[in-house]
Parts: sequence; C-alpha cells; structure tokens
Amino acid sequence: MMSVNTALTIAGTDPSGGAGIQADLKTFQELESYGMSVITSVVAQNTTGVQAIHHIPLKMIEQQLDAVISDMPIHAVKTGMIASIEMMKLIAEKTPKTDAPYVMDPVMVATSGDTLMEANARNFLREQLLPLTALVTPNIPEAEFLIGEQIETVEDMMQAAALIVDTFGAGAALVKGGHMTGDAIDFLYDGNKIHTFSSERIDTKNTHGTGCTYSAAITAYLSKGFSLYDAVKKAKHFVTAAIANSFSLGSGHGPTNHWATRAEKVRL
Ligand SMILES: Nc1ncnc2c1ncn2[C@@H]1O[C@H](COP(=O)(O)OP(=O)(O)O)[C@@H](O)[C@H]1O
Ligand SMILES: Cc1ncc(COP(=O)(O)OP(=O)(O)O)c(N)n1
Repeated sequence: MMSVNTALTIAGTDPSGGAGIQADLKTFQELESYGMSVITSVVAQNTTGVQAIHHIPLKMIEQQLDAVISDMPIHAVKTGMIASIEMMKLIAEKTPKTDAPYVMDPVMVATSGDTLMEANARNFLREQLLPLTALVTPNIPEAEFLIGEQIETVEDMMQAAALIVDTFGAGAALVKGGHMTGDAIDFLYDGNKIHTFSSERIDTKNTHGTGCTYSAAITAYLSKGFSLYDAVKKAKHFVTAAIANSFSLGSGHGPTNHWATRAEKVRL
C-alpha cells in the first residue's frame, strides 16, 4: 500500500484562487502532500481586494475540525486567516490533539489593506496561540505588531525573530522581508541560531497570496519529514519560482504560479 503524508490548512477562502485555502491546497498538491482544509471564513475577494466576508458559524468550524481530526492522519497543520477570539479558542483547543507541527501565518491585513482579523483578536493570537506553534511566519507589519516595535533594518528583523521566540514563546519565527526594499531576505530564528534565506527581488506587482503559498509550502515539507531549516529553504525556492513565473490575471495584484517548480522539472 502506498504511504502518504498529509497537511491540514485552517483558513479563509479566496475564490480568485491566489491566496487562502485555495493557495494552500494547490501548494500541498504540488509538493505531494495530501491536502485537507477547514474553512474559517468565506471571503469574497480577488486581485483588487476584499469585497465581503462571511464568518462560518463556530459550531460548523468545530464540526469540520472534528471530522478531520477524528478520522484522518495529520502530519502538519497550518493556520491562515482566523478572524476572531472565539475561532482562536477553538483552534487552540483542537489542534494540539493532532500532535503535528503547527505553522501559523498570522494573517492580519491583506496586501490590499483589508482587515482579515478583528483588532481585539490580535493580542489573543500572540498570547494564547503563538506558544502552540512550531513556526510563525509574520511579514513586517505582523512582526511589528507581535513585538510592539517598528522594524526598519535587517538587524531589526533578526531581533524581531529572536523576540518572538524568546519572549512570546513561538517554537520558531520566520520574519519575511517582502515588505522591505532590496533583495527579498527572510530570517529564521529556531531558538538557537538565525538563518538567512535570500533571493533577488522580482520586479512584479503579482504578489497576491505569497505569504499563504510560502507558509503552505513549509507545512507541506514538514509533513514529509524535512527539518525546519530544509523545509524553509525548499519553500523559499518554491515561493520565489511562483513569484518569478506569476500570472498577470485580474486588474490588481495577480496570483503567483503554484506549478512553477514543476515546470522547472526539478524535484526539490
Ligand atoms: N517581489 C518579490 N520578489 C521576490 N520575493 C518576494 C517578493 N515579494 C515577496 N517576496 C518573498 O515572498 C515571501 C512572502 O513574503 P511577504 O510578501 O513579506 O509575505 P506576505 O504575503 O505575508 O505579506 C517571502 O519569502 C518574501 O521574501
Ligand atoms: C483568506 C485569505 N487569507 C490570507 C490572505 C492574505 O494572503 P497573503 O498571502 O498574506 O498575501 P496577500 O494576498 O494579502 O498578498 C488573503 N488575502 N485571504
């Protein structure tokens, strides 16, 4: 019998296919981890921004979680958009039961500027959910919120990664440099050491869903048993190729190309 590794995403949706659950499942599939999903919010959005949000009733989120956790093996879990404290409480109660590494993309605001997490839920995320993670993957504004300080330099990014782990209790922190200028540099602090992952900045406006895709790729690699360092290294390659081969679809920030590494014909 063929053995298979599995990854679960708990997140909101993107009907235009570039971000959220859709990006996560595409990424899991590309990286040959069997993808599963629990939907927290249905979001009417596209490359130009968010038009409307419908939160799934709490009971239904719980039933989705129970359905997966009670029946399926889960080798890695990621969360994306979790809008409210009530949803966070549920996830904090249920996900540890999976015993799988937990990757949190602390989605607060979309690139378009639309808010995806209620303001009062941010502190709860930091205080209650963060300590459950194997890895948290904030972009610059999210890292600034988590540490309560501005980030202006690469030294600030490294310090933020260390603070998020040593002070706030995340298992590891990957502070992403997509919002900086110059090369796209990310810093991983694993509790012992800072690791640097760098690529040239690609001149494109098609970056819708980059954060979702990156954290989903890390989750897929962890589900397959790669170390945290190797999972991030391979995922950085995956997201860079996805941005470099992105699609000018829609009239705003187009989506990335989730099959770009397959097209390279290189098995990572
Ligand atoms: N224009 C770009 N060229 C190359 N890499 C980029 C570019 N924009 C973002 N990245 C990379 O994409 C990944 C996602 O980062 P980021 O855009 O900061 O996240 P988010 O989508 O959560 O805001 C990171 O590895 C970052 O360095
Ligand atoms: C449902 C949903 N979740 C997360 C995001 C944010 O996606 P992200 O990859 O952080 O980047 P942008 O799409 O904002 O560029 C989202 N838009 N929708």
